[in-house]
Parts: sequence; C-alpha cells; structure tokens
Amino acid sequence: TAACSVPRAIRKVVLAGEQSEGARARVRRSIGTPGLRNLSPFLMLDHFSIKPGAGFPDHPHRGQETITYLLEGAVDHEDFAGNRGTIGPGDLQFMTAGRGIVHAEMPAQNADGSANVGLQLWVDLPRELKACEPRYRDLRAAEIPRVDVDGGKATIKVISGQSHGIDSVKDLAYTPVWILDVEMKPGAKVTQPLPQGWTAFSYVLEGDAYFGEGDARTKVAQYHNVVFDQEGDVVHVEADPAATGSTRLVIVAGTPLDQEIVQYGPFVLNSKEGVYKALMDYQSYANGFERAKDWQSEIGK
Ligand SMILES: Nc1ccc(F)c(C(=O)c2c[nH]c3ncc(Cl)cc23)c1F
Ligand SMILES: [Fe+3]
Repeated sequence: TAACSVPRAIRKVVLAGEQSEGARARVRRSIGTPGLRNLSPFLMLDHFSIKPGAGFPDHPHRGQETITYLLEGAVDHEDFAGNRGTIGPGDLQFMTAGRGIVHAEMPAQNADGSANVGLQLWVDLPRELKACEPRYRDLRAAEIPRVDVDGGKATIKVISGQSHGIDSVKDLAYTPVWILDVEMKPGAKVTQPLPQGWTAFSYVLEGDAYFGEGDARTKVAQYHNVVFDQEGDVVHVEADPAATGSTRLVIVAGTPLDQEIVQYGPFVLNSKEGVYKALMDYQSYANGFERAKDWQSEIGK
C-alpha cells in the first residue's frame, strides 16, 4: 500500500526585517539572524534590493556556496580570476566559493533606475569540500522547467529538485538543495513532497500563504520565513480564494550537514582555527587568495 504522506508541521515563523548591507544595499534577512540560526545546511537568506549606485563591492568568500536568484532587474558579477557575467530576471548563479573567491556583485549598468531584487541563499559546504576549487554555474530562466498544478491555478518553477514529475537541471550545487518557486492564483492548493529528513523552509515573496490543511492551516504573510519540522514528507500550501492578487513563495530544502559551523562573515569553516586561518590567508594572499593581491574589480569601483 502506498505510504500515506505525513505533512510537515511548522516549527517557527520569522519576519525578515529590513537592514542595510554592503554599500547602501537593503536586505530582508531571515536565516542568519539571531532569531534563525542553526538551520544546516542553510547559513543565510537575504531578500535583497539594490538600486543603481548601491551594491556589494569587492569582498571574499570561503567555505560556502552562494545561490543568487534574480527576481527583478540584473546583477553583474566579476571575480579575481577574471570571471564576469550578468544574471537577469529569472536567472540564477550558483557560486561555490570553496577555498576562496574575491568578487563584486553590482547592479547591471542598463538598470532603468528601478531596484534590482532577488534572493541570495548561503549554503554550507561539507568539510571535505571547504577547500575545493571555486566553481560557477549560471542557470538561465529559459533552462528552468515549470509545471502547472491544481488545474493551472498554480505554477511551480523547478529551479532545483523535483516537483509533480518534473526534474530540474542536475548538479547545480555540491550540497544537495531543492529550490521551488511557487506562484498561486487565489484558491490554489499545492501539495509538495520533500525529501525525508531534509531541512526545509518556505519564504513568502508576495501575498499571504496558508500552510497546512483544513482547520490546521496557518496564515503566513509576505516577507515571513516558515521553518518546517524535520518529520514528514509533504508541505501543503494554499492561497486564499478571496485573495485579490497572486501569492508567490519559494520552498527550499537541503541535506543537514553533521558538522560544526564556525562563521565570521563570509568565512564559514568548521573550527575557530579554520576561521582564523581564512582571515590570515585573505590578508596575506595565500591558500586560494593569491589572485586577490593587487586586484580590484572594474564593476565595484
Ligand atoms: N557584509 C557582507 C559580507 C560578506 C558578503 F558576502 C556580503 C554580500 O555580498 C551579500 C550579503 N547579502 C547579499 N545579498 C545579495 C548579494 Cl548580490 C550579495 C550579498 C556582505 F554584504
Ligand atoms: Fe558575494
């Protein structure tokens, strides 16, 4: 007999409050705040808004992967190895910092003055990959399969992972993650299976979402992050039939990593010694930061 599905209950809901970050950029941070840490493998989730003139000039990373999802506008990136590119609306960049990256992330020059909006998710790297060679994987909007569910009342972009029989492009990040972008018309109901035992959350981008079923539904408003219990294998989410606009949210899941997390800003290692060494390597241009010596980005000037 088919195993009946067990809904994932809600463990906690946090509001992503606005804060300044980088150079005059604004971010709504949910994961990575005092109210929401220890969500392995997830280290940070920023819902960012960058106006021309603001951005994230030259800065380092070691020991994590960053996944940048552009919702509106475009962001240029340029690193110390000469990698340059632009991610546009609906595109993603999967960056594995590994042993070390120094780069800048700035609004694309052709921006029409409107804000460049998106999500940046930081994912911890397993111990054995902390010192791996850096790697990029751009995923263009056109490469992302989408699936209509509930009679077309909802559309799911399968950025990474699986949904309703549709598989994403493979091998985007080293740490296994599922990222689903769900858009729901009023009254839509979505049931999304998630891998057993994975860490899972949902961040509401637009409108109000109702998680759970029947009387056990919980209303979650825009800019809130819903963290689910580990137990269970499906998430139920609905849009109010009386809603005036669409509801949009991302559902994200990833394998918890059984390791210490010691983080100092963009240096994420497994011990204080590892973080200290990262700081020393960055300052002395060693062990992966050699190319930072005498390097300045064009876009971050
Ligand atoms: N202070 C600090 C330290 C280290 C960083 F890597 C960053 C940083 O680059 C970002 C943090 N949130 C982000 N959202 C979107 C984008 Cl494109 C970049 C960032 C930063 F701001
Ligand atoms: Fe960065």
